Amino acid sequence: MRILLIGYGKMGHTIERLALAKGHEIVGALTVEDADQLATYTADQVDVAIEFTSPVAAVGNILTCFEKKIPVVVGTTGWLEHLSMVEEKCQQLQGTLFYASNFSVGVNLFFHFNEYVAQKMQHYPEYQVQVKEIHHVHKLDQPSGTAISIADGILKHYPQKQGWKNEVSQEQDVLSVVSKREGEVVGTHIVQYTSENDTFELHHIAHSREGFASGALLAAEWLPGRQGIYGMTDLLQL
Ligand SMILES: NC(=O)C1=CN([C@@H]2O[C@H](COP(=O)(O)OP(=O)(O)OC[C@H]3O[C@@H](n4cnc5c(N)ncnc54)[C@H](OP(=O)(O)O)[C@@H]3O)[C@@H](O)[C@H]2O)C=CC1
Ligand SMILES: O=C(O)C1=N[C@H](C(=O)O)C[C@H](O)C1
Repeated sequence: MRILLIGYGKMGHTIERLALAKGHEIVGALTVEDADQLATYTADQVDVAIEFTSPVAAVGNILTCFEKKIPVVVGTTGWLEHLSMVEEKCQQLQGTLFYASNFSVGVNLFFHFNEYVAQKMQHYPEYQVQVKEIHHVHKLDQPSGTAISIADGILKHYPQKQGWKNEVSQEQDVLSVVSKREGEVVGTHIVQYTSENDTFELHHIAHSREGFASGALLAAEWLPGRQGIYGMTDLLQL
């Protein structure tokens, strides 16, 4: 497959290494300096683009891919306030987008178990639920996209919670999502239930970026030929 990497940082480099090992071709790898090159690529040259850039760059890149009819896999987080506009544009331009806040298979299983546990725990108000995430100090967005997905999964099953806040909140109708930035931590997510008597946790620790990269590649191999917006529940058996 001919892959265009939009963003050639930590994730871009990891995806390139895994893609070459699987026999794919990298037709380009764009950074801030050559961002304007994206508009020069056509669907004849690229089977799929993989976008891991920054919260401010992602939406523009997605729209350019729609205009160019290049299917795009997006891992960049921190842009979801624009999702409804992107959905409209996707329909209008007959675009193709695959988005996941986290491409690792383990985290997507975690999302599933998180909802199962929340469904049970909402009946036990003596347990206080909290989401925690720890990432490297270079991360631009807070809370992580994965933590937002986890919080949304809990809120679906907790009618007594009205929303989440990125702080330790004492408000009973608020789900606390707490962020920490530490060294080079790849990505750790915790859902904690605490009562006076005990604590239990769901804990996911990414040991490297390879899990994210291999999931993004799976999505890239699956996406060409499709139209519309997809996510990991379309790809994995959960
Ligand atoms: N969904 C998932 O599974 C995962 C998501 N992420 C998310 O992916 C994003 C990127 O992460 P990461 O690779 O660690 O970040 P890095 O900062 O290491 O890399 C970002 C890259 O994007 C480039 N870039 C920025 N703006 C543009 C633009 N307009 N056009 C082309 N390239 C651009 C940067 O260029 P330059 O080198 O010139 O600065 C850099 O090469 C983040 O939002 C992160 O949260 C990360 C891991 C997993
Ligand atoms: O910025 C990162 O590094 C990561 N970002 C994603 C997120 O915001 O959830 C996924 C992963 O945790 C790594």
